[in-house]
Amino acid sequence: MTAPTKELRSSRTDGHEPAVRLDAVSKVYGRDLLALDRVTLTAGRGEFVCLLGASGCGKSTLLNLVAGLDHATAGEIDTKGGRIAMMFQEPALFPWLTVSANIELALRVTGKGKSTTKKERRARAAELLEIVHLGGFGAKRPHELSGGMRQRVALARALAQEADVLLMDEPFGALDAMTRDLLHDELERIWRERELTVLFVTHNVREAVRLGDRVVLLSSRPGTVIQEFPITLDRPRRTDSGEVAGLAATITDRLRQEVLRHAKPARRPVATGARGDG
Ligand SMILES: Nc1ncnc2c1ncn2[C@@H]1O[C@H](COP(=O)(O)OP(=O)(O)OP(=O)(O)O)[C@@H](O)[C@H]1O
Repeated sequence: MTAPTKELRSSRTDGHEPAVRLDAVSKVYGRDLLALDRVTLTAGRGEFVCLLGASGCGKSTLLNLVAGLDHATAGEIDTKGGRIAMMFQEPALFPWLTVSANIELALRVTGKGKSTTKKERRARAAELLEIVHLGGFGAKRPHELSGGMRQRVALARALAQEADVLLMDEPFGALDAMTRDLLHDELERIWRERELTVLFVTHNVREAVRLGDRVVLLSSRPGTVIQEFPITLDRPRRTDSGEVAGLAATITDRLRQEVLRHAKPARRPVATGARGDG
């Protein structure tokens, strides 16, 4: 098991040039709701970083800022000019379009796809569907697919954007444990093959240990980095392995302390073993 570090700042530089760098980033909503407080965090190119924290600690806010969907109140965010794609818990596909057309649309508006023909985009969409193990499903409509299949389409659509950085906001939170396991394997394969930098938000501690090179723990509001856990377990990992469970228990304890430190109970319990960790 890897011992947690005492680092309050989260950065990894060991041979990786940074792909995403947040320097003392704060976010205030409205007049005085401090959602993030001087968050400093670096993700190396090709690194898989998982963000964990109690509900409302600002994880989604952080991803939104990195994606450029919102502006930081203070501090600096540098994504090194890399292309960024985002994936959410809901796949958010256009229901009236086929699976293929959903991906073709992403191809049409991003990257090299802008200058391609419809035929080329269709062929590329088919390739992307193969990558997420949905070859042959291009003509289906989203409602004809299972939740896990729809998330695969969302992943293919994110890949269509030729992203260097993939921001994932609880992408598998709504899926059953078995489907989630399969998607972990697929995401890990794609992450490696494409050398993606991933920032992955989850409430599920085991999922974070299963996937991450590093787990970054955020405090309850205002969100700030309180501890990071480098995960050096060999890959591929299994969510139900003793090593993953052991490290997840250590992180869960730390997370519990943080939640208890706050007077108000978290709105949503941290997954420790039942739904989320299976
Ligand atoms: N657009 C907004 N306007 C005002 N307040 C907001 C906005 N977005 C988020 N907040 C507040 O900022 C804080 C952080 O929210 P955020 O959604 O980033 O947390 P989170 O860690 O992702 O939560 P969860 O784990 O429940 O998804 C919360 O108190 C939330 O109510």
